[in-house]
Amino acid sequence: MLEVDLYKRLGEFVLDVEFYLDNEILVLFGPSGCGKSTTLELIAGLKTPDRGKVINQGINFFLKEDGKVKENLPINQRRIGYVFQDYSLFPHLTAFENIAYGIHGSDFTKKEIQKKVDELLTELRLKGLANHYPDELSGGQQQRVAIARALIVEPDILLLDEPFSALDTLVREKLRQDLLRIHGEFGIPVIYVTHNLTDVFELADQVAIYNEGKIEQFGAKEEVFYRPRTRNVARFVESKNIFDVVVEECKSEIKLRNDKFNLIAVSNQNFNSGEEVVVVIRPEFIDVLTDIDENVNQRNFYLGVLKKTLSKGAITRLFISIFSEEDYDLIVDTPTDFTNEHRLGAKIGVRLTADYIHIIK
Ligand SMILES: Nc1ncnc2c1ncn2[C@@H]1O[C@H](COP(=O)(O)OP(=O)(O)OP(=O)(O)O)[C@@H](O)[C@H]1O
Repeated sequence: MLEVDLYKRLGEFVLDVEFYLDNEILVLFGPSGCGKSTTLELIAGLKTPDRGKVINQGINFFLKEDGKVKENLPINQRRIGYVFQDYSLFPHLTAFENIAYGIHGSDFTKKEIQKKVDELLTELRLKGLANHYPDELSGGQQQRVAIARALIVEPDILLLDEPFSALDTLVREKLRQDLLRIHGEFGIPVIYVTHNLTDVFELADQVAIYNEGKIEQFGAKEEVFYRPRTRNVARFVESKNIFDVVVEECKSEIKLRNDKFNLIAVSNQNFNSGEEVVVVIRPEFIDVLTDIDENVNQRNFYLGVLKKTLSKGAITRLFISIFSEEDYDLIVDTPTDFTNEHRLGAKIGVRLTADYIHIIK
């Protein structure tokens, strides 16, 4: 287990975070400048915490107690693999030499090094590119070389700082699969910094939502996506439909209202009548009804007007106005259907499922 408890002041900025991680992939996600990269640098030993601890599998990397530094292992003794956004390959070395550089000066024989590099070249789909220089490789290939170089030391932890952000969507997709496979084989804690929500969806076992130097929510990805604890977290994970409401009644069902609409939700939390809460409804959990019977008074059913659409490939995002004339107030993701395209200005029915209405106290 990796135990991390860090406090670091950098000018005006203060990082104060604590978490534990098993051999899982933790994704650090949050706005720019909130301390994600600094967290990696402190774990790796590139920066020194003002206080706290970094302990991996019982080995103290850093420990400061009672104002005294009791341990501060140098970077090269922490057995950490570190991958950066800009690949950081040596331009004058081939792919083979870049990968082998990780164990440069070690006791391995030439034959052992050859074997290790060959295995990693295969693992990272780089066979045949061993003698290429970085400027003869694509971005995705360069990043795979960088990952191989990080792995050749057989690290106990792998840290990746926005590793795929310079790459296009398809290459990114494949590299995510590579990373998941590598993680399955190495079985070590992986910490991955990103601004990309798809990375979180596809890679994370655990997610830490960062905000202004603190972790606003830490948990399994389904917790963070479907049960955000704060309005900020809901916003960061693009819940999109976030409304202030008042609890009218809380029995087996919860009746909620504001000055524009009523809603019925279910929750295992208890609320008081009159309590002000926030409801969050993800766009993919709203049903669009094409067969509209305006007279039917179904629960959580609303009739609106389609204001705008946005194609996201197999998904189309609909912007629907229900409560205000001019602007949209509900965002719904629906499967793209070319045979039945939504017309702007058309009437559109939506239904919110009580189970998918999340309430934040
Ligand atoms: N040496 C320094 N002196 C003063 N402030 C610093 C220093 N290094 C970093 N900071 C500040 O610390 C904060 C956190 O930076 P960090 O790079 O960790 O954020 P981040 O979440 O990784 O951002 P991004 O997603 O943009 O990379 C920023 O506000 C940054 O300006």
